[in-house]
Amino acid sequence: MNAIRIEHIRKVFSEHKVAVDDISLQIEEGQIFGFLGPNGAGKTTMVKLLVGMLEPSAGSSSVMNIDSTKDGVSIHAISGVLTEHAMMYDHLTAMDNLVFFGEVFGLEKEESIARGMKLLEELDLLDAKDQKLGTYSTGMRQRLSLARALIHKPRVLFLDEPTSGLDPESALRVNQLIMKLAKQGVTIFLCTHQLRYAQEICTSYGLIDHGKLLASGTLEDLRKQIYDGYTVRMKTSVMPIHVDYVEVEDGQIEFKLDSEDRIADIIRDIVQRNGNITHVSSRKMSLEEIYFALMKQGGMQDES
Ligand SMILES: Nc1ncnc2c1ncn2[C@@H]1O[C@H](COP(=O)(O)OP(=O)(O)OP(=O)(O)O)[C@@H](O)[C@H]1O
Repeated sequence: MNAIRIEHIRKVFSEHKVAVDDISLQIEEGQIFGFLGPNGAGKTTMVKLLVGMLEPSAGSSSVMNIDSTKDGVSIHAISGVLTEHAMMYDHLTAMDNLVFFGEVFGLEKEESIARGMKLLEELDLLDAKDQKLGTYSTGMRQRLSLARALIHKPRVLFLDEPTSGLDPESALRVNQLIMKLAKQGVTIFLCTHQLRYAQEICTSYGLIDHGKLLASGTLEDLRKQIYDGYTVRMKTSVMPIHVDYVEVEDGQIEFKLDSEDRIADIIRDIVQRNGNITHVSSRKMSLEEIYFALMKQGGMQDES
């Protein structure tokens, strides 16, 4: 089932400011969907449209089959939203904050405490549960914001840079929790600029720039749009023939091949010509490379 459906949605703030420009997307339940794009691309605007905080100028969207514009209260009840500026109370303890927000979502106090304990444990905040939020470090506060967003067991979670500012250990805990939630069927809509991070954790992607969706799908789908072959890196004393190589750092060369099968022939040929090979590796295009290629294509289309 599709957890999120977006149909030709558009958001125009003023004559010259089209923040979201005719985007259509479907995201299946249990996906970790990485919504990627530079500053000002339209990511936050899209989240606000989905959770009913903004009215679209055209088109429509739904979350778990609930129309974003018609039933904001129901959307709110099944969604967790983690933004940079999550609202919480500094004078309350971490647990009291969670209980307060649990009650906002209609949870009994005991239920909020039980659920809060579990989330605080998963996010390594149990020892600080009775500490006032005002004494929390930035990283602790960010993890508590995630616990707050999860207190009512949302079916869809909207996250904005969930690990920025976290130390590696805390980031790992957050990522483990995100992946566990997705396995349980929670759909994660994750906005980020961190492409290596996105490639580690996301199962599908949407790339947005200037309000336009440049591409969407799995990493394999995106590769097919740009280049689905291999980039081979080699350090050799004799250069290969019949391949277009470029010199890269550390005296190495790089070239592209449609199939890995050709690598053995190339090595054989170099060895027969008395070449000495000290390094060979091959890889497919990374999300980062695809992203920059798509951004470049999008930019060229804008110029023409
Ligand atoms: N309320 C508003 N009124 C006018 N323009 C707005 C409003 N909200 C957003 N914008 C503009 O819409 C565009 C998209 O903004 P948005 O916040 O959605 O981008 P973003 O991709 O989330 O960026 P970032 O990565 O920096 O958070 C920007 O040019 C922004 O200035």
